[in-house]
Amino acid sequence: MNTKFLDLLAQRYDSEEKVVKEIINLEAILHLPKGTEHFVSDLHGEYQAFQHVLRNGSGKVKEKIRDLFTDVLSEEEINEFATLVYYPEEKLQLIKNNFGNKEELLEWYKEIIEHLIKLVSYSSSKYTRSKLRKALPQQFVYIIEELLYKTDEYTNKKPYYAKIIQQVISLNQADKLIIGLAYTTQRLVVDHLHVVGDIYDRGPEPDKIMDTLINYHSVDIQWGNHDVLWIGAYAGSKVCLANIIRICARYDNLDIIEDVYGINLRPLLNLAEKYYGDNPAFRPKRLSDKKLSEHEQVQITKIHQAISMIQFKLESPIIKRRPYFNMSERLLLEKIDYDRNEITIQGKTYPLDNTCFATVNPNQPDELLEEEKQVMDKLLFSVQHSEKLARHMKFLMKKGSLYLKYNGNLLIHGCIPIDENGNMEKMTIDNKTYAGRELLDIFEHYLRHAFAHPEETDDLATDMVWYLWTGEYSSLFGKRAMTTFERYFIKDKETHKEKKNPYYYLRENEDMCRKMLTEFDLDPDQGHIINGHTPVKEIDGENPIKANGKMVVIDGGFSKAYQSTTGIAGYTLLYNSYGMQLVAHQQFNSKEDVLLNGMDVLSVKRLVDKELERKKVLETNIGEEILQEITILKSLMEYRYMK
Ligand SMILES: O=P(O)(O)OC[C@H]1O[C@](O)(COP(=O)(O)O)[C@@H](O)[C@@H]1O
Ligand SMILES: [Mn+2]
Repeated sequence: MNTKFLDLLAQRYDSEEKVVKEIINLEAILHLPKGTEHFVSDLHGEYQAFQHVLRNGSGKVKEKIRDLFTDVLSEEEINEFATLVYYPEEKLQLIKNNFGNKEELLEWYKEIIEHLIKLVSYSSSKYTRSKLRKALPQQFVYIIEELLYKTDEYTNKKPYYAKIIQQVISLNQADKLIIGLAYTTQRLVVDHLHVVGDIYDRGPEPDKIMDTLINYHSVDIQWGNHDVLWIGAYAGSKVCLANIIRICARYDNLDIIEDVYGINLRPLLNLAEKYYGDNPAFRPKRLSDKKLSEHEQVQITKIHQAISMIQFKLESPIIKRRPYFNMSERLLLEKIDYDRNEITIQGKTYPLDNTCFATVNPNQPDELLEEEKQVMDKLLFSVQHSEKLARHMKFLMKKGSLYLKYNGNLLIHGCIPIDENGNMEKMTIDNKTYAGRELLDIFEHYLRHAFAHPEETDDLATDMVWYLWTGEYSSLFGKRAMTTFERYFIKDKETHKEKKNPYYYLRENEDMCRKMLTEFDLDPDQGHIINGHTPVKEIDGENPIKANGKMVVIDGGFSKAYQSTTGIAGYTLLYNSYGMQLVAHQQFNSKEDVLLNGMDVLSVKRLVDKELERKKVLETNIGEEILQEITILKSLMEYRYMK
């Protein structure tokens, strides 16, 4: 081993004892049970519902409370205790309001603090003391450790422990301690979070989800198609930018653009007011109870049309300069007969409804008006100078990837593009042909390049980000073509269908899943593929566990827009040392419902896979890293201290 490196390391471990201590510590950690992984996906801006799943650890918090207190607490008390752990600040207030006198409150404080200490102790039983210490509220570390590690053997210390709690209460610190212990519990029940894509679009608060993730103790992200659309916009793709604004207009979420990210929509509004009127096809979808005046609705409708038409125009030059995107069928503006208001797609002619072509020159339909160009330039400038957006996009890049191999599993939002025979689809980009894992790697390479060069707006890398949103071999889109235009302007629903990649039926087959795991150098006997992206239609009897357990689809179904088609509010997945469990969630109404009525979302667990023997840290990604560290430390030991 490089002696320079070992010399540097010796600065940190400057005595034999330190090296020995660390080796023993690491060796011991390897034999602890593996931590719990929590998988969520398709959050789609639904911050409140996401918060709930995060705070209750997909049912893990209540499970632990039940394990400990079934004999001493009633069902109602268990629910109340659980709610306190999920939303400590708010629940504390509600509980405190119910006490008639101070004595009752003091009694309650004593009891609840003891319960919480027990819960923290139980939830941390598979971690080292040092890891637990890091999860404790800093100002109470000393006190909590005293209470956690108390030994009652000789009962000498009983009054001492009672005094600690009494003092905490009399010094008015009880609320803070309770809140701290509640968050510690939340943190302990889940060791690591995977977000399998689609944080953005449709729902109202993706920014708050991003802030939550930024502050979360351990997380990775597999980008979804909607996430790369936002990354693309920030990286300089005007067509991605037009798309994110269009989707925000469609779902009545323009305040995300304007108020949250501080992007000025005034120039776009002026253009919209000039060229567009009311139009039923572009009225915003209303999913929330937010009140909108008729005037506001019409204004959004106009913006929606203005940005959609800009989007359609911007697609055209990319399709033309990248023939290998194979998207010439999507040059729809050129297939319109503007006199007859008709379009011919694949030999069939359809009438067009609700058209809004005031800015289209039939002789050159993809040409942007000067005003449209200026609007897009201003919007892009604004997007690239939004401090908050920059922070969120950088985090997406830092923690994100197109796919992830983690503890033997393959995590990927959409699909691995394959043909009907189960062969990896080939795509030629810039005269080189890629398939399977290599194709995904080159996609990611381009995306990172585009992000590193936001000043480039029309280069291959930037165009590639848009391809990831909508191209037929995109591993995130997974469909033949996106029929946005047809859904706005053509009645015939046949034209709205988006044909899925064969992956979506071949993934039911175990051999196919094994083949894909092998393509990614994973052990097909051990591994699973974990997907988001496609809502599982429980209503129609679809099973999220496929291919004999090799494939698990966890589209979280957080998106309100899709809940009527799925019949539930979606799935999350837990993977602990005993195996994998899929958790089905029912619809989340509101935090208030949980707080006031203890209406926790009912979660039903299903076993995906059971470990024959409890899995240890040794068998995980982290275990591998620790083993490497131990090897290095042993070299240091030999080099420095064993002579
Ligand atoms: O429901 P909307 O807003 O019309 O969006 C539909 C579009 O969203 C997509 O389903 C992609 O979004 P998802 O990743 O959430 O599925 C496209 O395939 C489709 O064209
Ligand atoms: Mn998706």
